[in-house]
Amino acid sequence: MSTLPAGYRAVDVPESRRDHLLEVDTWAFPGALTDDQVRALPVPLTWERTRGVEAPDGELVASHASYPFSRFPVPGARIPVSGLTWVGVHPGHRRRGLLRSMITEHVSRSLARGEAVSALFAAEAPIYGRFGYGLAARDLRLRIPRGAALRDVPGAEGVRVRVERLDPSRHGALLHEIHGAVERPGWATRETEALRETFLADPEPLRDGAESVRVLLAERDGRTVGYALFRRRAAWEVPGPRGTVRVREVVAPDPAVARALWGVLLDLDLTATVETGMLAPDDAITHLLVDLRGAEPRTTDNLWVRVLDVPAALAARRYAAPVDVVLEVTDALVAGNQGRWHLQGGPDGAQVRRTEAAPQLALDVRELGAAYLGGSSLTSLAGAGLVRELEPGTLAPAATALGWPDAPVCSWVF
Ligand SMILES: CC(=O)SCCNC(=O)CCNC(=O)[C@H](O)C(C)(C)COP(=O)(O)OP(=O)(O)OC[C@H]1O[C@@H](n2cnc3c(N)ncnc32)[C@H](O)[C@@H]1OP(=O)(O)O
Repeated sequence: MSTLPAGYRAVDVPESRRDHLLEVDTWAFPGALTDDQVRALPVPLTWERTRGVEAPDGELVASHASYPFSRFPVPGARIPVSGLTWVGVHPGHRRRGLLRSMITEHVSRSLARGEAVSALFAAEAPIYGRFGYGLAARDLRLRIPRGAALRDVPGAEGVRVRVERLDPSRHGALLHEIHGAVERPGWATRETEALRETFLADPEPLRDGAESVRVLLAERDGRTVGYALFRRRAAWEVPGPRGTVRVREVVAPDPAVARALWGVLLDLDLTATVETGMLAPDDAITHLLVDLRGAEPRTTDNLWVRVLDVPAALAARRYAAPVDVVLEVTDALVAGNQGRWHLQGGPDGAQVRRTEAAPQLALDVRELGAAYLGGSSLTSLAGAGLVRELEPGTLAPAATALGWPDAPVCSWVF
């Protein structure tokens, strides 16, 4: 059931075709690196899940792959999620339906593996909504002036912070363990060895004038309990040094550790600004800062989520409050998701079954994806006309149940 134009062919991309894949990728994502530099970069793909499209002359002209997130955090649970990635079409073959065909294939292959949900980072925000991906998580970026005042947190003085050069062989396992212990919807961990290696690789051509990655290790009672990854970029201006601290990731299990790590990041010599990585919109730093506005907060899209199997996905997560609602779902791509679903559940679990009962809320599978991690409320989607309340009084309780106390976010781009 290929929807490819005549003569094009969907193929596996094994590791032996790595160079062909990199050729497609560098056509799709232009960059300043030389071919040799590109070839020297680590590739984090799981090759069995890497696919491509060949043009009639046999040249690889498009690619897509997925990461096997086997323990992807969703509200109250961890489930298998297919992380769509490395989507690219050679500019000479674009707008002929190659992406559409690759998405169709991604959906069917993910479903065949028992993955009820797919998630991705979008290179351009308008691409994926048409395929049923909803904006499920946002992230916050800050530009914090050096020395910005932070509120005191009892116990922060008991946290010792060491600063070291990042050494994957020494720090990797520890950082992975701390990162993986975070319970927040969307907080994907770098589950495969290839993902872990690539994340910590720090290739020189990608440093953009900054130093190599440094790590802050937060220790309490002799144990490392949190960390921050960052690099500094020096700038000398007439009034004096104006360096930037680029923060990649801050992982703190409690407020004292967060206060200790940010306290160090905000007071590095010769710097003037601290630029954060992708923070959860409700990250502790938003309350630790006395002057949040002074940190120029900006939010943008983070994860996009596609519910591939409506009953399986809805039954797999937990709900913030009891829920008992009949949803009328439309899905232009996966016929099996269409129709009425009775969702009953709460904080301990849920069940979902087909029903003929009168629908109470109507929505597209895209909006279900947007709400799935608890980050976009059904009421806000209804405010844009994307969820319709067919039976008055049913929207607010369902929105409360599908919400979640912690805003979803993924701290790294996959
Ligand atoms: C998860 C990730 O990996 S994100 C990375 C995505 N990759 C990139 O952005 C790299 C650069 N871009 C590309 O490689 C390609 O242009 C792609 C992959 C975005 C699109 O590939 P194409 O084969 O041209 O898409 P295709 O022809 O199947 O188009 C399908 C639909 O999406 C639309 N579309 C495609 N790209 C875009 C875009 N960038 N913005 C808005 N709409 C788009 C098309 O207009 C078409 O719409 P229609 O169904 O209404 O006719």
